[in-house]
Amino acid sequence: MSTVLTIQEANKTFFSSGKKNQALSNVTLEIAAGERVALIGASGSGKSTLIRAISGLEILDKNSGELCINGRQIQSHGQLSNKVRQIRNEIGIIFQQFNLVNQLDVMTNVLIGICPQKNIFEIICKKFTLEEKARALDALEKVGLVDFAYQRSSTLSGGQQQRVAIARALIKGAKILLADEPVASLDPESSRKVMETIVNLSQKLDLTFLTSLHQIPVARKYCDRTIALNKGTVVFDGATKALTSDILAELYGSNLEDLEMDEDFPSVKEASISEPKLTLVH
Ligand SMILES: Nc1ncnc2c1ncn2[C@@H]1O[C@H](COP(=O)(O)OP(=O)(O)OP(=O)(O)O)[C@@H](O)[C@H]1O
Repeated sequence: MSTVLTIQEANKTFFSSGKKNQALSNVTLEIAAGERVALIGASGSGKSTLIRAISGLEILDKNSGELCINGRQIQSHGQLSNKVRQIRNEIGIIFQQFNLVNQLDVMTNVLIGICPQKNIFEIICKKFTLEEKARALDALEKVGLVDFAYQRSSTLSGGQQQRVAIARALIKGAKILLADEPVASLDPESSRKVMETIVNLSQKLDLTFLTSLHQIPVARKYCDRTIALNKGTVVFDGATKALTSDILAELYGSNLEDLEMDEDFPSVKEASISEPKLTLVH
């Protein structure tokens, strides 16, 4: 399998109110094409910072190494590449709050995905070519929402809106989908549909998926690999099925109970954990 994402010694320090906060510490990892990877860890462990760094939205410290997508540098030693905009086209990002424009229809929201090539006037006036519209419909077909193309996005359910956000990532030809807690605000049934859509896309299109998650059962069900962060350091990187209650208890302490979901997903306690093969990284 070819490597699509390489991160070498990512460090990120924030300074606020005179205090130093090491959000990422020597994070080194590689992700191959088509992998589905969950990024877990307690609140404040650095998950969003890592996702933002990969998308070039957060500049790492100078003592960091390279961060590359398909062999092309997004940033290196605390400096963004001057090709960052181009490389960003290979990445789609979705967030907990779907970031759609409610007043626009679904199709136009998808077309916003190719907006770097358009000016704001062209978007508002919906000046898109037939070829671009066909691409939008194709992306909507892939997420099972082609019948909703001309409906206002605000009329869609949360799960459907998240799938529109995925279609917006697909239209620009993204081969990597980054997600920051994509199902955190969804009910179990909508979460299931969103995650099944992603699994389907990763299998059909070899789409690589890296997502921060608070729900461990979702990671167990849909992600083959899990990376766990504790205070900015990778403390586990391996097969999701190798995650044990001990590791989770170390990560989440007494908050572990809060990560349980309803019966649609196996709970941490109920999940069968057989012969764990640990890859503990210190
Ligand atoms: N812009 C910022 N300025 C100052 N500190 C920040 C900034 N962004 C993040 N941090 C700090 O960096 C650390 C990691 O934050 P991050 O948001 O990456 O954690 P997280 O694991 O995504 O948390 P959550 O699960 O709550 O979203 C936290 O201590 C946070 O307060």
